[in-house]
Amino acid sequence: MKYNFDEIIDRTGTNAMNTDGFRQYIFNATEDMTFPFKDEEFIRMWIADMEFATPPEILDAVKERLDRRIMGYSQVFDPAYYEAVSNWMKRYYDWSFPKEHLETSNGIIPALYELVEYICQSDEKVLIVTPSYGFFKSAAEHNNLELVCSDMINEQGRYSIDFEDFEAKAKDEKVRVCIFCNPHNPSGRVWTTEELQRVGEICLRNNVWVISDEIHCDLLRTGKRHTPLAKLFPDTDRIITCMSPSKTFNMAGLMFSNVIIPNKALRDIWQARHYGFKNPLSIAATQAAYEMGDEWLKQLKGYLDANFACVEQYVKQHLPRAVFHIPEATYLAWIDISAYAPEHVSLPLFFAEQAGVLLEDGHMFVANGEGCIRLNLACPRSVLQEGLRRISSVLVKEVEEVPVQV
Ligand SMILES: Cc1ncc(COP(=O)(O)O)c(C/N=C2\CONC2=O)c1O
Repeated sequence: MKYNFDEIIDRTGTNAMNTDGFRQYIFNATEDMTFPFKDEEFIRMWIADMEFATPPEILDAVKERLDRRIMGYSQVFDPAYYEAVSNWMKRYYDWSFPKEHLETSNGIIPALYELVEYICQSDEKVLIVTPSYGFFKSAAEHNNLELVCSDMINEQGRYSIDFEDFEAKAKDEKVRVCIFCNPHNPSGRVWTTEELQRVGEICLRNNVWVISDEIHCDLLRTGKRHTPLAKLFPDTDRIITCMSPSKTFNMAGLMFSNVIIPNKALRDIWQARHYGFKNPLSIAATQAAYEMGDEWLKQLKGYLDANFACVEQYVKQHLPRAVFHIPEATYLAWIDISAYAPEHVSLPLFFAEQAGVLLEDGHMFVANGEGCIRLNLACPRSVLQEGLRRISSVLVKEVEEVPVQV
């Protein structure tokens, strides 16, 4: 079956954050905030969900569950669920874990909030590398814990961990947990096994638990390989792995993720305190994603590869002083436009008001992101090309309509 990623789908009236939540999320404003563009005129490149239809195989599984006609209290009881997850991990990452380690959550963000609470004492600290997905900071704040940031090294747009700084901060006896993004949002880094080995060794040596947030692990550029952090440390039970098909298959609204907790004491706390009931439609969708999502994912990856090639060519042609490298993972383009960006303005507000483009910038990624914007490329190519044209039209003069041939 050939999937149509060029299709433009109307999301208005669906309670989508993407279309209706941007005023509050990006601008901390109310619904009466006005722009020179109608809402439907915006090119939306901000929040990380996709403009592509959720795979039909997943939607069919949801419809099949609906046809059972009773939506009562539910949890994962069917062993076929673990089989689906376990087979996916084996096939894609050559990794396996015991069934009893698998818990589920109504999303990874809630899991981060809970795990940090269950792991840390009230005077302990949370370690992250920056720039960072903003909710890693929220997980510390939600639990009134101090956040410790280790700025990554940025060498002309190529990010790496400053291991000397990271280790110095991990040595702080009050640092108790590291929330580690593997692959990394927003840089798109796929960490090498050597980098992962160093992160794990430094944390475990300093009695720091690791929550490895691997939500982006399926969204790799063709040819790249993901390594679950826990796979490299089979003898420890201090690495928790968070994964979900929600990012991979555009089903974040179904709020369902997998949390692999090898430590028995922590799992007991989770089982005692975590709200265990789950949405039966989300269970059905997640199982179907892992059982039948392969072909859609393969075609999605090819389409995203082409979108990234389009951005690379466009930036070289129209924004030659910007710094952009095609990321190894995610569908997010992290672009340093400091050579062009107006100073002392909010870039998201600038692009919303001047270009009619909704995007996120470095200030939304905790720290160490100055001058950078992040573009969601999980959209039809025609939409991407219009977004690029609008962005460059407000940064440089004389931008002609250039449908980029990919
Ligand atoms: C690293 C990471 N962890 C967790 C989540 C959310 O997990 P959920 O609670 O949905 O299961 C996201 C979504 N990232 C987004 C969502 O919008 N913009 C982003 O960068 C993420 O990038």
